[in-house]
Amino acid sequence: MKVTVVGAGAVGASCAEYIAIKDFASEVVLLDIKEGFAEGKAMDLMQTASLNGFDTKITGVTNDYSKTANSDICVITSGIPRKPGMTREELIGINAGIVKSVSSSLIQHSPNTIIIVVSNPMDTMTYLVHKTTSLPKNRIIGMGGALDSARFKYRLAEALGAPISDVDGMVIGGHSDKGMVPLTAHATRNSVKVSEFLSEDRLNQVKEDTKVGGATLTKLLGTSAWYAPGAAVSGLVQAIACDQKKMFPCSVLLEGEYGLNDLCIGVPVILGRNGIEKIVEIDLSEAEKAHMKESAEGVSKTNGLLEL
Ligand SMILES: NC(=O)c1ccc[n+]([C@@H]2O[C@H](COP(=O)([O-])OP(=O)(O)OC[C@H]3O[C@@H](n4cnc5c(N)ncnc54)[C@H](O)[C@@H]3O)[C@@H](O)[C@H]2O)c1
Ligand SMILES: O=C(O)C[C@H](O)C(=O)O
Repeated sequence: MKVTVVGAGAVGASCAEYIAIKDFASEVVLLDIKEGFAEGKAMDLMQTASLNGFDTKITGVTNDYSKTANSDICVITSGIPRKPGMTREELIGINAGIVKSVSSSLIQHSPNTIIIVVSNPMDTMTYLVHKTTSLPKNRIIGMGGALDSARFKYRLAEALGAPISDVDGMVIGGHSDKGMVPLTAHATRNSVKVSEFLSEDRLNQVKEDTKVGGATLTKLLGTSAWYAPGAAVSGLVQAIACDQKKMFPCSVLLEGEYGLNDLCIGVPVILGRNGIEKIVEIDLSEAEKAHMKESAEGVSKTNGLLEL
């Protein structure tokens, strides 16, 4: 199993590290445009192999796509992160050009690959990869919901005073401060609805804290987060590589599902060796449907800024 990660920055390196530590891939290629940067990150990570006990071979290359040839999975993290006070959507001007050229280069060398898009604004960048590569929809996956759901579970556990392992929950919708749809009515503690333990006000607070999860970290760190994003990507890569048939909310091209068309947005999917093996349609309340519709309108508006 060969995995390429484009962008050896904070998220790309963290993702490579988690993939290596989980030890399911034979090879990870890190590629960056900055001379020597990916080579340095790869060497540093390889020097953790004996300490962390993995056999995955990590190599780094400066913009040489021939070294990514025949990758089973490619992850795109190249692009700029936001600074405090910015929205993810403001990154489109720089990141669209980067994601377009990177995705074209990747499929020239790995025509059968599955692409995971991380660069922001992620839902729009995922849509752009569809338009650029014309790969089948099962092979283009945007990562946002897996991370947002992890943050939702963190906030739920905090509110419940419970261990995170007691909690289950999911966030669908757009990966944006306003567009996320945390499914509070579906969230559980050991299969008991969390609404049995938390007031409506407290649940609304959890919801709002989840939606601004990325912005909160960006304010604290001065740039956006990388540990949980890297771990979330590695979870998706592992589900595909190991044909796990696990369910994650991912940004995928919708063609009528959830009443939506011609956009990529977060919905639950089953991930296996073929990438997206199924889009799962769940019953949403009227409020959740309305929130999802509003979220989709936001994503479509950002898509409208793309020069296609
Ligand atoms: N979808 C998500 O959930 C999620 C989570 C975290 C970050 N992100 C996004 O991921 C992106 C990366 O964030 P980061 O914190 O790792 O940023 P970073 O600045 O640390 O790393 C980005 C890397 O991309 C490289 N790069 C730029 N142009 C390139 C090109 N054309 N080819 C190859 N490499 C190129 C840069 O040299 C840099 O090393 C940002 O757009 C950020 O908003 C998304
Ligand atoms: O918040 C960001 O800009 C980065 C990422 O999308 C995140 O949610 O951490």
